[in-house]
Amino acid sequence: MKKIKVIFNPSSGRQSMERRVDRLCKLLLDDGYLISKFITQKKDDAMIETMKACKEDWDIIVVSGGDGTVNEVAKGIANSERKIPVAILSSGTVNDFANYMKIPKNIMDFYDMIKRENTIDVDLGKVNSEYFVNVAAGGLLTNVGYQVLPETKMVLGRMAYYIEGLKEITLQNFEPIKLSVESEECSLDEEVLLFLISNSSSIGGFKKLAPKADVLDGLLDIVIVKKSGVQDLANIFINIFSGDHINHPNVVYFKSKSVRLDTREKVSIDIDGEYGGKLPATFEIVPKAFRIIV
Ligand SMILES: Nc1ncnc2c1ncn2[C@@H]1O[C@H](COP(=O)(O)OP(=O)(O)OP(=O)(O)O)[C@@H](O)[C@H]1O
Repeated sequence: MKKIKVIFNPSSGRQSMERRVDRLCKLLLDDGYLISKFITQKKDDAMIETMKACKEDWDIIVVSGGDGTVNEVAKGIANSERKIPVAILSSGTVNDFANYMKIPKNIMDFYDMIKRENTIDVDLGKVNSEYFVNVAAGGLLTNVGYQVLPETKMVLGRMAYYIEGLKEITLQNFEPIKLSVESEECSLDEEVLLFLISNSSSIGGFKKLAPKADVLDGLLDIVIVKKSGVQDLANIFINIFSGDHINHPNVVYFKSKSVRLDTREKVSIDIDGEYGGKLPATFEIVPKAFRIIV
């Protein structure tokens, strides 16, 4: 009999999610799986429960939450010796990672996916002791994730992010950061507006922000937007939807296994949409660290 630990964040995304989780649990129970449902209450609960499940004899983790909850589960797996495969039932506002991986949202399709037990090992990004499934970022636009009010998220869903993003562009007076970038492939000292160190290509609901990113390539994709005027910035922003922004002269784009970012200024890092400490920091790829069911 297979044992599945279901980790559910009730605060992620839309509230009808618990019914969907319970429907999935019933399907799996009827099929002879042993199920235990764990409901998170606060930050780090999902990570701690994941580490416990890795120590015990659970066969699969199903995580229902947004990117922040998936991040905690990935971090729990990365900090454990035994790597349990994880199935991601997305229920957040944006769900970049689950969308990028094309994981089914429909409960019957999701149940079929679990039964097939087809797994792949994807890379994780690492910065200091933190891990990221999608992206670590800083500068303009990166406050968006944790600044959207929960009420706004509930009503507007994904649109809330775009609206906040545009608000940020108009509110900020584009204060650039004096940043030093050190890696094997690229070194520069520049005034920059935004940096993204990405594992997957989908960030903040923008599917092609790091258009060549691949969670299987053992590399991080680095996107840096240099200091720009409003005109250039508008041009870059419009082209984000097609991925053509990387060809703009004010955008630096490269791949690397590791990159060091240094600055004298106080710059926060956003990790998968949550606050993740400050620069300076070294960002690295951890190849094939996260086994997911697809
Ligand atoms: N019961 C709870 N009530 C409130 N917050 C919680 C609870 N359980 C966990 N959390 C917090 O929720 C965070 C993760 O939220 P998550 O990102 O999964 O949802 P979301 O913000 O709706 O999704 P997305 O990031 O895709 O928009 C965790 O880091 C933790 O701090």
